[in-house]
Amino acid sequence: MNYPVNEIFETIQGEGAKTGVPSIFIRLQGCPVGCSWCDTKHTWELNDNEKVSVENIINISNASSMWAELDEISLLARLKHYSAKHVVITGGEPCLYDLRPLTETLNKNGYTSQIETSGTFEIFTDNSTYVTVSPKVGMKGGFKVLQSAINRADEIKHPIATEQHIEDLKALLKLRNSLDDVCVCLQPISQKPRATELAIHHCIKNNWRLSVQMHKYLSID
Ligand SMILES: C[S@@+](CC[C@H](N)C(=O)[O-])C[C@H]1O[C@@H](n2cnc3c(N)ncnc32)[C@H](O)[C@@H]1O
Ligand SMILES: Nc1nc2[nH]cc(C(=O)O)c2c(=O)[nH]1
Ligand code: SF4
Ligand SMILES: [Mg+2]
Repeated sequence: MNYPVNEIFETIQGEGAKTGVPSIFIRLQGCPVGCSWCDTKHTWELNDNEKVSVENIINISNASSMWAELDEISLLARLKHYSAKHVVITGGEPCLYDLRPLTETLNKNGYTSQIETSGTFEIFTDNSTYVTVSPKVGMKGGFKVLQSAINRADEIKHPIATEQHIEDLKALLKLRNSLDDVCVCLQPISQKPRATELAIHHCIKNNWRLSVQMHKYLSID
């Protein structure tokens, strides 16, 4: 299966319950969801005239909408240049694509896999993949969060800036059969104190986890 890859880089997972885990990120190109506060808008458009060779998307320092086409075997070969054994597949919206060939290949070759998804597209991945759903409610693209995504999630990491986001999350959690086997996190959509204070307040009140995008505070990728 060929995937449009925006970048491959190694860093520390900065979000969710796996914050602090050394990880290789595979960022896929393309997303129609349209979150106004998205911090990777350069991954939204998948344009044929921006297709480049793989050397141009490895460890790049700037945000670019260029992408290279790699299948799961080529991606596996690229990972050998790194030390981390945890692979985070993100985007853009990675669940635009069938991630089973990639995640099955990774898991057969000694890597653990994680997906970062908005929950607005069906999730096709290996059963062992750790799935982080960051629900996108009421965005410009008009996509709905799928119940199947909420039920497949190992982690539900909700972006927060207003009280409405808490109500949105509580409504989505009602779709889930059980809350005993999912980690619920709140992630402020800016580093402004107000959004973070609101997140802290509701994490304490609801016994949810705080996810602050540690990498932005450390100025790392
Ligand atoms: C760039 S998205 C890509 C994966 C997928 N499209 C999604 O939204 O989950 C990766 C993560 O970054 C989060 N994110 C994007 N922009 C953000 C921002 N400005 N503040 C906080 N989190 C943000 C998303 O909620 C998601 O958890
Ligand atoms: N360090 C680091 N951690 C991350 N966790 C999720 C990310 C993403 O953009 O999907 C991300 C990212 O871009 N950098
Ligand atoms: S779904 Fe993810 S990649 Fe797409 S716009 Fe929203 S935050 Fe950005
Ligand atoms: Mg990011």
